[in-house]
Amino acid sequence: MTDRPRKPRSGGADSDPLPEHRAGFVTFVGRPNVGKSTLTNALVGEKVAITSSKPQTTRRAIRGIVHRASGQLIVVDTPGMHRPRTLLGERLNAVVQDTLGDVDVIGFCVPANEPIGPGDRYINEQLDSFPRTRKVAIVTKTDVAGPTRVAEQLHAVSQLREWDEIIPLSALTGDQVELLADELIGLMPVSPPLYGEEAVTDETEDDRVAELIREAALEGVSDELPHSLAVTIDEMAERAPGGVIDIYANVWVERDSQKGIIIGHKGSRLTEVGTRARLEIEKMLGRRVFLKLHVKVAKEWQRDPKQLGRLGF
Ligand SMILES: Nc1nc2c(ncn2[C@@H]2O[C@H](COP(=O)(O)OP(=O)(O)OP(=O)(O)O)[C@@H](O)[C@H]2O)c(=O)[nH]1
Repeated sequence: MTDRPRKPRSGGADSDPLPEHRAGFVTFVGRPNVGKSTLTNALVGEKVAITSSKPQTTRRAIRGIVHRASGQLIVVDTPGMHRPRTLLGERLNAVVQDTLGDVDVIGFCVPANEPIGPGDRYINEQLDSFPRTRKVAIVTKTDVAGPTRVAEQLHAVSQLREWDEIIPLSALTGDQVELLADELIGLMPVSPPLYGEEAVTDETEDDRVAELIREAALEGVSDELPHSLAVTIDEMAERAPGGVIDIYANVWVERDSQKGIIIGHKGSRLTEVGTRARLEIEKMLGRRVFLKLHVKVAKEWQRDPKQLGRLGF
């Protein structure tokens, strides 16, 4: 965090010749769907943020923790910045503002394959409110743009402001992701590690399981439904020591008609969602899982403070 006391850089003849360990917080901002969650996962080396081809599906500040010999990065994943239309939208924007005020480095993401537009400019302008925070521009998805296009985008991005670094990369192929990790660590304050070596996130296991279920449920649904989806975990317990883990979860929607969409013909869609989610959860937990999903309706929950609280926002 910016106000954390920083140790001075060591210097002088008898100083430690090893490079100093650095640690701090970074967040990626950018329009919905530019690849922020995918980048977080690529840096962490494990799925800590759900990704989806549906825009604006990241809802909470998830911390992914990146460990390297030279330092540690705590990646705070934020919802996309956008003009709020619902109470949920307002809360999400407040999360973004709080997060940006509190990190050492902001990574501004634009995809290589789309021209810089008003949405990008709006977000870039918001960054003026954080003059002391280091700012890195990241040109994402270089795997789907040719070298000329990437070069043009690098130039366009360089016109937006003075960046501490500008890095093109592909989170999908991993190209230049390590370079970004190195550069980000270099911009962090000198600090001992802030999290233990094993930690990849500080989200609870329940939250991660709920997010994996939400990700599975988002796959293949139509445009208005994504924002209406929330997942809560009722119970998660092992059947016997070291045995199958039973998970009972609720998938919340806002309307009866959406309930039908999620469940599908004779439950076919819900079965698919359950299978997809279960496989991801098993991967994460390293254990066999029995997953039971219930679809429930919480009318207009995005606009209702009480419901939002219940669903964890
Ligand atoms: N080709 C390609 N696709 C990518 C890359 N990174 C992300 N994507 C795809 O772009 C889509 C959006 O990725 P996300 O990581 O969910 O984007 P996001 O910016 O976190 O999106 P929000 O949660 O909506 O803010 C997904 O379909 C990803 O698979 C990349 O490097 N190359």
